[in-house]
Amino acid sequence: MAITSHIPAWGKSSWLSHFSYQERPFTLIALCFIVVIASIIMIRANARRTIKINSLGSRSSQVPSWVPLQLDVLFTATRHLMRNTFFEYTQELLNHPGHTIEFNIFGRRILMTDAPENIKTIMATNFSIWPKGHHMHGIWSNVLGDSIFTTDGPQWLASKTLLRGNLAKSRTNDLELTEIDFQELKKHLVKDEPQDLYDLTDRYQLDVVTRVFLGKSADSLPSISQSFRRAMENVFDWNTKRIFLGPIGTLIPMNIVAGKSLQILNDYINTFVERVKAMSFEDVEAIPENDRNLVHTLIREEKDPKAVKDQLLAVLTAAKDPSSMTMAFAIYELARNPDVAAKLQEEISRVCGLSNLPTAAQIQEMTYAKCVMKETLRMYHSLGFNMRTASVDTSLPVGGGVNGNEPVGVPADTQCIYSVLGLQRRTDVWGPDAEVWKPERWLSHTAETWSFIPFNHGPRVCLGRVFGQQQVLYLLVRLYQVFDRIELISPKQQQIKVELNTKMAYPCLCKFYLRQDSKDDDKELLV
Ligand code: HEM
Repeated sequence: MAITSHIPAWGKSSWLSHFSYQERPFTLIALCFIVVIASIIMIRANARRTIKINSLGSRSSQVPSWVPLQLDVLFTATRHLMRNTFFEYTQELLNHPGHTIEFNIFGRRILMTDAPENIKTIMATNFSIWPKGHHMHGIWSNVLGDSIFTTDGPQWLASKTLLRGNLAKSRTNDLELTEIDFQELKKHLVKDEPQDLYDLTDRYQLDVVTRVFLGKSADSLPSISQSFRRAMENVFDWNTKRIFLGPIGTLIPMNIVAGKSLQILNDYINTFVERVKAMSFEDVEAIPENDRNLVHTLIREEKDPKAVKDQLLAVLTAAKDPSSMTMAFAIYELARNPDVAAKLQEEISRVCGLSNLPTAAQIQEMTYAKCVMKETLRMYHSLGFNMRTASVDTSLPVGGGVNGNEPVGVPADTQCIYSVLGLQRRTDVWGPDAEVWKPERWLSHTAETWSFIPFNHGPRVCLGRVFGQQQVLYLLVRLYQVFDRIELISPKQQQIKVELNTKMAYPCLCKFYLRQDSKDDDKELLV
């Protein structure tokens, strides 16, 4: 009888069947030897790490796991990410004394916290030793190069200095330019069939920020093709997965999985860079200070076309998603809360009337509209989660030990994810109704500095916060000047999708009803 006939069916195809019977005992011994050595190395490394952690503080609570390398935790977390329940999953994990936990996926310790004391340490007190780090640079440099978003230290500071002048202030003609895109948006909203709010606010903001900062609108509202936006979404989606997979993530070849999208993004932005190159220094100097946009600034200050492209894309990334998602979530909540919408409309008609375009000063006067915006920024933080890596051995003030009130030991190179979304929904910070969208709370509430951080605090605070807030308020005012009712068709309950920015998990279908006494030109759009 042939020897192979004794081999069970599964054995024939197994890799072990490549070895002869005489070789197998040696192969098995060699394998066992390797496993034992690897285990000893891991145990020793773990013991050394524990000694180091204990010398710096304590361990925080560990995420329970029953499988080596915490593969079960990785599986569960990935499943939650795919089902858009990742935030709820982490919220439950963090809901214990100290509000800080640690994962050990693939033997790599990753901290997660939503404790304000820890977030303050990372973002402000010990800012210089908590950079974004090499890992984040490795993930994002394929699309954002060495721009403000991907760098730390002097390189980041140089970008901040370069961009601040253009982004940090609002200009006199910002609202005038925005109105052009609002008129385009209105053409979609007056249609009879339900419109996807999420899609439309995203296109609207892309058009506004390209018009204001780059000097030419992307015109995504009037156009059918959305290749630039789709490409951006695809690249961000892949990069989110890469961040999540830790060190293995950087092995995913972006030029294979998202090569076409990267090409589309680069080609699009390069059209602006070409405009940069076509202009001479003298041409730019001749432009009045108030009319200069970001492209003009970059022509003067930055000579490398690749660096110009990276900064432009970084600004688009920074500006579009947080503003458009805040708008979409605010309108979604207003549609679900007609009493709040009525109060907002009352304020709008009182402050600027229903048929005049609002001025920047009038917008600033609208206390209730600001409550609506703040409450949306609280419930739907634009990032959701943020991450930094300790560059030296250090500690975080709380979250360690059994009671969670001891400092957490943090050896150099440890990553810490902080859940800003979690922080802003903590019931012990915001009260038992923390999960309820309730603009009224802001009429009597002044948030603690480190409990409400929609724009970050500290040196890395958002550069476009003045512009971004004005944009959100302008849209709310214009919408309720034109429409008296917004009906949410589906879904009645939205979920949060975690990406580079938090997004709506599903299209948000709404119907917009024009005011009866709406201006004639609004009615004409119905024809
Ligand atoms: C409601 C709207 C906005 C929200 C909620 C928001 C929020 C944020 C947050 C949380 C960060 C910190 C990101 C991080 O730590 O990685 C940030 C950074 C930034 N934001 Fe905004 N943002 C908004 C609008 C804008 C706009 C309109 C612009 C540009 C015109 C802008 C430009 C930037 C820039 C350049 C940074 C990077 C700052 C740095 O790393 O030093 N943002 N923003």
